[in-house]
Amino acid sequence: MRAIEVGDLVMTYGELHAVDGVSFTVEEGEFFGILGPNGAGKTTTLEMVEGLRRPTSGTARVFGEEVWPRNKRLLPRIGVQLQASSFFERLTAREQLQTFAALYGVGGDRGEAWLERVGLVDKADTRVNDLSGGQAQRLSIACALVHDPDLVFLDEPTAALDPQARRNLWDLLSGLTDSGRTVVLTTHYMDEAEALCDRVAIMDAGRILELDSPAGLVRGLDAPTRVTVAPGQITVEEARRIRGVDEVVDSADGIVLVTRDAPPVVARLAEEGRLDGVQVHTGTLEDVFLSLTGRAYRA
Ligand SMILES: Nc1ncnc2c1ncn2[C@@H]1O[C@H](COP(=O)(O)OP(=O)(O)OP(=O)(O)O)[C@@H](O)[C@H]1O
Repeated sequence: MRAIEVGDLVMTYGELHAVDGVSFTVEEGEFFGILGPNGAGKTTTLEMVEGLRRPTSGTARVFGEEVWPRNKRLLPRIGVQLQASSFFERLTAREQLQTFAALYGVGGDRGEAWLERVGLVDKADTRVNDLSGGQAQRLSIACALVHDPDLVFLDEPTAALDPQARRNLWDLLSGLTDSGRTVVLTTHYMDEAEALCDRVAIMDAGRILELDSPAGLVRGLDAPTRVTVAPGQITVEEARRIRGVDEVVDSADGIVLVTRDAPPVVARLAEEGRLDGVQVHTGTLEDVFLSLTGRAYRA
C-alpha cells in the first residue's frame, strides 16, 4: 500500500499561493525528501499531509485514509517531530521522553530504548534546555518515534546544526527505514537529500519542479563530469588525445578533462599511472536546481 497519496494540494493565504497544486505519492518503506529554499512551501505541504492544516483544495491520504478532518485512526501510526523549542520546560531528557511515551500510551521501556538508540543515555538526567543543538534534535526525533509509528515526518531535522553534528544525525536518520518505516523529511540541504533520500521532490514557490531519485535527477541533467589531473601529471595535448574527453581546460588546480563518459577516461589515466591527486566532480542536486530555476540555490 502507498504510505502517502497527495493530489493537487493547494494552500492560499490571501493572494499568496504558498502551495500551488502539489501531487506526489510515497511508497511504504521509502525515505522521501522535500527539498527547497526558504518559503518554498515545504512545511505547509507537510502540515496538510499530517492533517494539521486544512487544504484550500486538493486531497491528502495516508495509508489509504483521508487525513482531514483529523483522523484519529491515523494518529498512532504517525510520528511528527516537534521543533526542539516546543519541549516541556524544565524536564530532563528522560522525563521528556517518558512524558511522550505516556501520552501515546506506550511503556516507559520504549522511552529508555529510544534514549539509547539516539545516543542520549549520558544526558538522560540533563534538563532539555541544557542540551546542545544536536542533542536536542536527537531527543525530538526520539519523541516522534517513541510509539513506533509506521510513518514519521521530520521537518528540517538538522537545521541550525554544525556540519559535524549534521553528519552524526544522518547515521541515525538513515537507519529509520530499516524496519519498513516510511520517512518524509524536509531539508534545505542538497547534500542531506542526496545522502538520505530514495526520492526527492525539489520544491520552489509552492510547486514541485522535479521528483526522482537523487541520481536520476542528476542523470537527467546530462551534466558533464570534470576530471581534474594534478599539475605536472599530464599535458593539455596528452589530455586531448584521451578518447571520451570533450574539452580540456588548463586551470590553477591542474588540467581539467571534461567528459560525458568518465569511466573509460579515468581507466585510461590509471593505465598511464596518472591517477595521483585526481579529483572527479559529477553533477549535483545544486546543478539540478540551477538548471530548473535558472538561479543559484540559496537555502
Ligand atoms: N499562516 C500563514 N499565513 C500567511 N502566510 C503563510 C502562513 N504560513 C506560511 N505562510 C507563507 O507561505 C509560504 C510557504 O511557507 P512554508 O513555511 O511552507 O515554506 P518552507 O518551504 O517550509 O520554508 P522554510 O524552509 O523557511 O521553513 C511562505 O511565503 C510563508 O511566508
